[in-house]
Amino acid sequence: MDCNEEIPSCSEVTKEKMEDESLKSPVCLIVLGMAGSGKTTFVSKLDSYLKQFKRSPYLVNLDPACKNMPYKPNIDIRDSVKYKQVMKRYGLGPNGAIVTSLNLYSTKFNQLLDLLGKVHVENTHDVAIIDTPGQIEVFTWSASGQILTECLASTFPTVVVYVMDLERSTSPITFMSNMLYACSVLYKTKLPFIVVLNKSDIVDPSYAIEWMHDFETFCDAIEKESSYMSNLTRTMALTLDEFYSELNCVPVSSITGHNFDEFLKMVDSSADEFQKEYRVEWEKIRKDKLQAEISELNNKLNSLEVSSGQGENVDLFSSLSAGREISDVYLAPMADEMSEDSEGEEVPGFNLND
Ligand SMILES: Nc1nc2c(ncn2[C@@H]2O[C@H](COP(=O)(O)OP(=O)(O)OP(=O)(O)O)[C@@H](O)[C@H]2O)c(=O)[nH]1
Repeated sequence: MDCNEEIPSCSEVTKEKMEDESLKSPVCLIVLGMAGSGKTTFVSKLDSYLKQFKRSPYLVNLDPACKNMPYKPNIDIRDSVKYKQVMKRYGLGPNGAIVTSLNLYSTKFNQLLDLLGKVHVENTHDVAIIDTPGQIEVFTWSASGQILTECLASTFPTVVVYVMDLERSTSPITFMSNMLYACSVLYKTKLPFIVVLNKSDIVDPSYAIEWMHDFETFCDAIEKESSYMSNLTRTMALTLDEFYSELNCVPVSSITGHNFDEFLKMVDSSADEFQKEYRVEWEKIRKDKLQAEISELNNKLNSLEVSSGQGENVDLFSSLSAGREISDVYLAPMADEMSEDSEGEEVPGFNLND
């Protein structure tokens, strides 16, 4: 990857084509969740479920460490970045290498957006599903995760799908921690949000639904916990009341496909909600950023004029279009530097399997 590569934003071609249209597709689903919650299985089942109805989702895998991929992604980060080689080359552990791989890949987000723009223009897929890395924080708290979320949401209707493992949340304290995480992601992303209570084929989801809607039942469950955490959990539960009241939540099984029809209804209403309540705000964010870029470019040009003839160096890449400081984002060395040996080697371009 070239460090001077195009900064991540939707290309002018895509923007122009879509400028005057009421942008309704593809609806982008960003699938997040704790490690092992069932994100990949969920994406795979959703893919086969939609295909039954002759709907073919556009699939994007952003998990560089995924070993067994049960679906065929249209775009796969693993075709561009080899995370094990990133580990070796930069002396990183598995999690550090996953973060770095995603950051390296962020220079390709503009291409990803262009491909989604093509999907929109040619009307080939009405849904795009983005599967994220196993460790949730790699996406939710990284610069590259934020850049991609912003790029998607300022261009397409975008919904966050938070996959929660019912089997591992039966303790009220674990349940509360998971819900607090979901809540923090909701406030951070500022997007329509669906909580998928996964693995309902092995655990009855009614406990989770009851805990969300009946504070007393949740308190009774905490009473049974001897942990000192129970007091804190009770206080937290009160503060989450508002979060629960607005929350779209659906129990599903990613093995059997149970309740996927309900999930898809929620996706439709969330996409409508995006158009009515979020779109204006995200368009404003996009325009403000564009404006900021133009002003910065003007400043650079002015300083170039002032310093012309003096041979002064001017840094033309001090900021990113998505409003991030360049220091926030790790940029790969030049391609030929990377290919000196095979470590950290990248393959240019996307693999389009459709
Ligand atoms: N019974 C049951 N098992 C499930 C369900 N969804 C996922 N699993 C199992 O849960 C395990 C983890 O599923 P994955 O899809 O790999 O989870 P993930 O969140 O993508 O995992 P990482 O990306 O590695 O964090 C696998 O053994 C799946 O077969 C479900 O709805 N029911």
